Amino acid sequence: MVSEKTMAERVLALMGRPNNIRNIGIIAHIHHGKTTLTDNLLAGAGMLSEELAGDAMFTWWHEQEREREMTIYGAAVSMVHEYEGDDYLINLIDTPGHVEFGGEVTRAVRAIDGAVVVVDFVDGIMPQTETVLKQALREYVKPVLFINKVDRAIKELQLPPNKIMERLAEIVVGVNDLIERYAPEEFKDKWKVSVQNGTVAFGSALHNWALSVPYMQKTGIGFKQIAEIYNTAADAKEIRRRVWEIAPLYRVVLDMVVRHLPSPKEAQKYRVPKLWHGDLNSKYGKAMLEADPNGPAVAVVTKVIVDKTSKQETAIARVWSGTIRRGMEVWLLNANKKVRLQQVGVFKGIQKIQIEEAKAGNIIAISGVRDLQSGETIVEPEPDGSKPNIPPFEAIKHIFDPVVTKAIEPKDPRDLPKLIEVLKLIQKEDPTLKVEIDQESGQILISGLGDLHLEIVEYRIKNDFKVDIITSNPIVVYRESVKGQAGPVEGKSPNKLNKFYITVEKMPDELYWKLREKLLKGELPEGKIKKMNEDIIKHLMSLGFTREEAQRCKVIYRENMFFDMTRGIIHIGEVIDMVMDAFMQVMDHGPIAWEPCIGLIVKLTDAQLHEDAIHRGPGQVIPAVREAIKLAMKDAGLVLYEPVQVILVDVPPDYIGDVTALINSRRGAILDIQTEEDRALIKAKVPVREMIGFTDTLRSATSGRGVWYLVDQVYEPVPRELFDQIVREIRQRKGLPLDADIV
Ligand SMILES: Nc1nc2c(ncn2[C@@H]2O[C@H](COP(=O)(O)OP(=O)(O)OP(=O)(O)O)[C@@H](O)[C@H]2O)c(=O)[nH]1
Repeated sequence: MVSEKTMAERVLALMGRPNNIRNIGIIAHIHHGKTTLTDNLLAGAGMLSEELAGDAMFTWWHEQEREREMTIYGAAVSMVHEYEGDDYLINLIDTPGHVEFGGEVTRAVRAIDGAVVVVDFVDGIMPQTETVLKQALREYVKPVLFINKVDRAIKELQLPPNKIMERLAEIVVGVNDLIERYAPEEFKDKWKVSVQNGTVAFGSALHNWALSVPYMQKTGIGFKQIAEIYNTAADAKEIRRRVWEIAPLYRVVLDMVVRHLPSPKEAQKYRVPKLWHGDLNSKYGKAMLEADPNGPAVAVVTKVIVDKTSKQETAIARVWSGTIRRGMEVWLLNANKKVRLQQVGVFKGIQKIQIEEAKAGNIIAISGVRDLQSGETIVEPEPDGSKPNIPPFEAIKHIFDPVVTKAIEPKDPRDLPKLIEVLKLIQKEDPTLKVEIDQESGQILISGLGDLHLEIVEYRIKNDFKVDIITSNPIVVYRESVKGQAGPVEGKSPNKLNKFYITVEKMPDELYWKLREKLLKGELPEGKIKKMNEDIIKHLMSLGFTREEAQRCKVIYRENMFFDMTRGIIHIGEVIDMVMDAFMQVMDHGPIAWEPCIGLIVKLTDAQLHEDAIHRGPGQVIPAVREAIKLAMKDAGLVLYEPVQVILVDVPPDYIGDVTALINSRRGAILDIQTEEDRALIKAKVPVREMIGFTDTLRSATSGRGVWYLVDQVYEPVPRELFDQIVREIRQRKGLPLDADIV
């Protein structure tokens, strides 16, 4: 009906109609067909030529993605879809399926309100289906389901229709189990998917068709006609042409998106209170709840893309309220600076078009601004130009910590500045990657979620940014903790004029998991608690602390807590900040081998301070407190934890024996084995130390037919017989004394 208008005009017109916008993502286990689906949706919505879809893989930006056949870097695309006589703007953020890139998924879900969960008909629900759906639900993203690759049921497996229906029903039940488990309480029922109400569609992204109950009812087209085409068509090309005429994928899937996924106006009402902890009655709170284009502008950056040739940075951001205009000055709340937005764009298909302004509810591309980080909150200044006094959006949390580190250096030392610049850029795109300079050795250390993650980073440095590098073997990151409790232990300052008394205890497991969850959700702050408030006290009390203890909590750092339990000590206020610094230093570098600590409760119970401030400076206080914490930890019984990955290995059943042997040889344990006709799913637990190179070994042990996925990551104590060896290795590497009890 509006075809005379150009696509760009249609996109621009829709940007001002938040009820007609859908910000969505496609989430799925690796290789379940997201990219193929995205291409076909784009093609259907007239953004790509139909011929290319499925082959061109337009969302594959990076060469190595093609090489590895995985989508690593999510891209943003937009399309226009007509539904019941009206236009809708669909902004789609592609998300990677491989869990080593889980950080990408987490960031992408922040920008979207709804998700199409893609499940492979044959594979069924796989580990990443669960991980990504969990992440989406945690951020209040509503799901609908698309069951893909149904063509295989018809052609390859030749299943009769009743078997196909049974299998579809099984997948729906499985997805609903996950929704029951992970959806927020108030949406557990409302968000269940159902074939009857049209929140489930199924089809073939490869052949470009889909069906849903509403579509079947509206058109009278059913599974019979589709099966008929498969049975009579000469080749895949003919199948595509004929199914396109009766049940084009984009129409069925995008109808489902428009009909069942929320507009920004609807979604922001319940998402803003969860993702932003400011005052909902302030002008910012009100404007965001309503996605009000006339309120103050607030936007959140969910991704930064760096062009490898021009090195220009483009930030993808979601506008939550107000109107972002080209050339406007804004505050970056985390970076704490004011910048001018040089260029603002939106997507038309995969192309960026420059625009003058974007209203609340839209996804935009900002270029020409340095220092924009993923997670940054952008706010319009107060009328007098000052920084608005509102909290930033909650930091974007990642479920897995980096556990593998490599030292990296340029082949040619003159490339060092270039390497540092490149690492900064890559880290901007991928904040799950950690880059540090080792204080002692001066080495550059990069840490990631596994050796595959780091391999991809190395590939980008060499091929995209053309810096030749040398890297060390991967090093595993351990954690230090204690078995029991100890103290008060005395720590004396070097001048012997100040004394601090410290107790240390292991955090009970239940408390640890609850604390971790609260940190992930952003309900408790990380770092020094600058201003204690009722909200923090309430959350601490729900962890089991008394009101008084809660009020005395000073720092929550790396999943450890510090409390000041002293009473009436004169001058304590002048040194407490240094005491907190000392606590954080030990949590960064524990006494066993300078690895980070977890799960500790550290309390300052008493102190004797010299009355003259000259004698109680940082040089006196910090070493005294550090020593007291380390000695107390030693008395409480030191424990070294190693990261352990729970993995799922997918192999033909003939290889169960080989894989079991492989896992046993790597200090692993088999947790579960499920066999189906032509595959076995082996769930196992393997220390990360033994996972290095696992992919290649698995491949050769299974003639290339085995793959594995990361399901979970936990820490477990290193076995007694390995403790000395591992501690020695780490200390040697770090140049620490080998024979000392503690370092
Ligand atoms: N038979 C069949 N194969 C499909 C279908 N959809 C996708 N595929 C194939 O499945 C493989 C993975 O498809 P992709 O679209 O790359 O999957 P993806 O989920 O984007 O994969 P990653 O980006 O690697 O996570 C490719 O070989 C596709 O050709 C389908 O409907 N039927």
